[in-house]
Amino acid sequence: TSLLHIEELCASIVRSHRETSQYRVEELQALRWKIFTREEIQMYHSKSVDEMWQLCADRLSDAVQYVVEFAKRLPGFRQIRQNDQINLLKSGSMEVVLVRMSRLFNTENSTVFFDGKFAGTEVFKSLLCADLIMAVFDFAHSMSALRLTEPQVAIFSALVLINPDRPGLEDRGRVQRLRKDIELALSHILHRDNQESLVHRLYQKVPVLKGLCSLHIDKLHWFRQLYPLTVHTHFPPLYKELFG
Ligand SMILES: CCS(=O)(=O)c1ccc(CC(=O)Nc2nc(-c3ccccc3)c(C(=O)c3ccccc3CC(C)C)s2)cc1
Repeated sequence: TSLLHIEELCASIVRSHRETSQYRVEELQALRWKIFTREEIQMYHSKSVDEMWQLCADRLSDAVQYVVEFAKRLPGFRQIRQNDQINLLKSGSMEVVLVRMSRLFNTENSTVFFDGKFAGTEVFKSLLCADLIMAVFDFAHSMSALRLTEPQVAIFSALVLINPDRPGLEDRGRVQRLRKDIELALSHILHRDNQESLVHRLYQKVPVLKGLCSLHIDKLHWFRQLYPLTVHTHFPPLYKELFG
């Protein structure tokens, strides 16, 4: 793999991210201080557990759809076996959503962008999974502290998705080769940005992401035991397919 190939790979990953990012950071900067009023928070608190879960599942599956589109535009992803593509998305799409959401986290008032405004943890009280919510907020805080540029977010997202260690991969070798190129792309841009120190701090986030995703799955299974019909009838198919 020549330097030119790596530079082209960088450019195409960054373009795929920009084309599928759902919201751009600069777009949301203007909304940073649009936080929910007491009445609006009251409205979320008056929602039942299953109504709030349904709202979040809808929003989350919107976000996941953009990540699926990002994956499809990643050079080399389409050349991976269909089953392996599904496998990588099943295990990695939530991780990329979490990395992306952290870009829109407002560290000054600890709010995430949700349902049109910026929400603190209290907005999510009706979900009855405070530990998951706290963990997501803590992750968003720690990611924001790295102050990643969009190209760095793009290539880190590709790295998170193209993970040859996922269980059940049929053609692991092909995923490994693509992963190697993406690792070169990440060190290339961090070198260019004179931020080589970021490499190990980014790799340290990978197990944290893994933990967050299993916590999300555990909570979903808890919720599905309480409200099987809601999940079966009202949850988006993509959400069920990827996390169910
Ligand atoms: C991702 C692309 S983006 O352009 O950055 C973008 C695009 C769109 C948005 C708006 C948005 O959908 N925000 C959501 N926020 C949260 C959330 C919720 C609790 C704490 C922290 C953030 C959503 C969730 O449903 C969620 C996310 C992570 C783990 C767990 C959950 C809830 C469980 C019950 C499904 S959806 C935000 C950002």
